[in-house]
Amino acid sequence: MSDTCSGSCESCSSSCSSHAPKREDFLVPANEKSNIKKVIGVVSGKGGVGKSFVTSYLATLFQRKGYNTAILDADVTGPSIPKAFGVHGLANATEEGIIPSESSKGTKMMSVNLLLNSEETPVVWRGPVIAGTVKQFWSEVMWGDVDYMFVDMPPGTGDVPLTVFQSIPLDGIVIVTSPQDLVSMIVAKAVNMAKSMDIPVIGIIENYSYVECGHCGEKISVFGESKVEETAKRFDIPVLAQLPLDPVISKAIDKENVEGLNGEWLDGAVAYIESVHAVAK
Ligand SMILES: Nc1ncnc2c1ncn2[C@@H]1O[C@H](COP(=O)(O)OP(=O)(O)OP(=O)(O)O)[C@@H](O)[C@H]1O
Repeated sequence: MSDTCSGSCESCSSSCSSHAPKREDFLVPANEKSNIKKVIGVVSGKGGVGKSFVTSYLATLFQRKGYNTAILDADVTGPSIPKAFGVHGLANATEEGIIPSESSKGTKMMSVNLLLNSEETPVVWRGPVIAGTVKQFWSEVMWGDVDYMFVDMPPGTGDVPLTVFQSIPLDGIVIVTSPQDLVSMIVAKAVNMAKSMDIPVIGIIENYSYVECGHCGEKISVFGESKVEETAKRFDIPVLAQLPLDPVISKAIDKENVEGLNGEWLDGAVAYIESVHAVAK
């Protein structure tokens, strides 16, 4: 604040800290028919690391524990959430808003694939239109009572994920990575983006960490030795899980049946998220 501050920001041109935009300035109001207790973003530095699988399975595991769960599929150009749950067809709407679709076990979801006449239509929209769509998923979808909402974020740390970070009141983010040399840089970008918006990083989940030999049980690091522990230490965040590359997972997703999986891969991550972001059921 300058010495000559009158307290009236509207008529002032100085760029003092009290004048800087705050996170709340960008947040989009939720739909009146939404009561969402916790919002967890699932982010990745690049595509194809299993972010959508982790999002779907986290929601499934929380649902199994008796929570009301939902997924906002913000990965508008690569939407894969409804298919993982075998959910197809157009979402319904009333004059008051859009009704989220629901999986067979009750996880609510909204995705661009539920609004297009054909799931094979490519989304070739530009950044601001994509970001606008995600904001509408928040403000125009009548989510009802949700304990945990997971947001499958657009991959990377560019313009669109940034807008999503700014528009939706995320309580925390989970970073999904794969084992490779670039992991430290990728995690650094995601951590710094979250930090710049005061969003806590809950932890890192490493996918494709190893393949387990079906005969002797040996764990083979197909993508090289993991550096996730030292990266996590560098940023003072926990490693929530290290998942194997397992055909059971890809088969379940191909069969559109993530809810039929029974692996314990993310049990520790679920318990941790439950403890740091507790909600009453
Ligand atoms: N641990 C795993 N073992 C076997 N297959 C996996 C595993 N994790 C993900 N997959 C498969 O890999 C493919 C890519 O995963 P997914 O769509 O979750 O990645 P993504 O990071 O969300 O990609 P994008 O950014 O392109 O949306 C999917 O077919 C999924 O079923």
